[in-house]
Amino acid sequence: MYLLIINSRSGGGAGLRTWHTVEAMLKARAIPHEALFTQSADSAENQVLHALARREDWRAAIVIGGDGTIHSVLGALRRRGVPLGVIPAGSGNDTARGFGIPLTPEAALDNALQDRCLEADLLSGADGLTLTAVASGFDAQVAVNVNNSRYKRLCNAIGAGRLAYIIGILHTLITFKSCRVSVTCDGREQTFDRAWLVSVCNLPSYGGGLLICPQAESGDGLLDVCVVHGISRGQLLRLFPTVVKGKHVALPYVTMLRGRSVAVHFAQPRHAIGDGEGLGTAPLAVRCEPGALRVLSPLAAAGAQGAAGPCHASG
Ligand SMILES: Nc1ncnc2c1ncn2[C@@H]1O[C@H](COP(=O)(O)OP(=O)(O)OP(=O)(O)O)[C@@H](O)[C@H]1O
Repeated sequence: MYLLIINSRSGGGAGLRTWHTVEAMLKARAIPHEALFTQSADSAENQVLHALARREDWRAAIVIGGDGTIHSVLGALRRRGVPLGVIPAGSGNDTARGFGIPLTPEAALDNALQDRCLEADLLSGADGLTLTAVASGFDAQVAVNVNNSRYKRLCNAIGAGRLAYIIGILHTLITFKSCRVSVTCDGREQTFDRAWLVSVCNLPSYGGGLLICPQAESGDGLLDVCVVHGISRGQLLRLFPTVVKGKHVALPYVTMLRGRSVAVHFAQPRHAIGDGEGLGTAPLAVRCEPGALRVLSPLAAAGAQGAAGPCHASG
């Protein structure tokens, strides 16, 4: 039995449209399934726990939504030990990207119905679990500004969701100030002046494919950290195009770290986001939980990262 978890609103309504496509395919192929429409990020975990408790024979929970929807159900899936399948229907879809999951519903469903799992690490902190990355500073502020803006609604209405983020970057660039940050990685503290952002990554990208930590691997038991510091606004603006291909890591004002636990303390309160969802402005302390979540991924067949194999002993 498969549990389909659907956020109708993800991707500006793509969640519902994708569900209609997937439902027709499941019926045509006589795949046993139950559909669960989650109402909000806050209530999703309990809804999913409740649904999973009703039977024992779940083969997987398949999320139709974006990174935020996946984020909202991580605790429930880890607690019940149910593998995660993803049918991407968000605007960023960096979880799908990081696990090599196809972006079309047909191919993503095919992947979710295969019995091929990767054991992925999770980031664990005071605000719960995160799968892709916890970002703090400038890019978290961009996300907060865009989500609270009028231009996001306007851009979504004309089908130009990415334009909202370009406006958001420019808007944040004018108002955001860099400050000193202390980053403690596996107990070793380093301080950076004029720090713009600190990202702690489990997967290589966020923000719709920006390769902020290109070396990150979901199953290596380690977190990759990117610190951008000691530059002017103009230099920061020029850095963005290099992040598209992950070339920023070689620049002198970018420091990359790697470890099992990471604490980040900005001298002034700075926003943080996990899987694109707001985590507030408190200092961060996250650690890696190795292999805490099984993910249905084509990379498992390729043997690319982490421990891989069938999800169920019986196949
Ligand atoms: N399980 C859930 N059910 C309903 N609403 C949710 C759930 N989880 C999160 N949300 C809300 O729906 C919004 C959109 O969901 P989601 O983040 O999945 O899609 P997106 O923002 O379009 O894509 P992405 O995160 O991939 O960029 C979230 O920002 C959050 O406010």
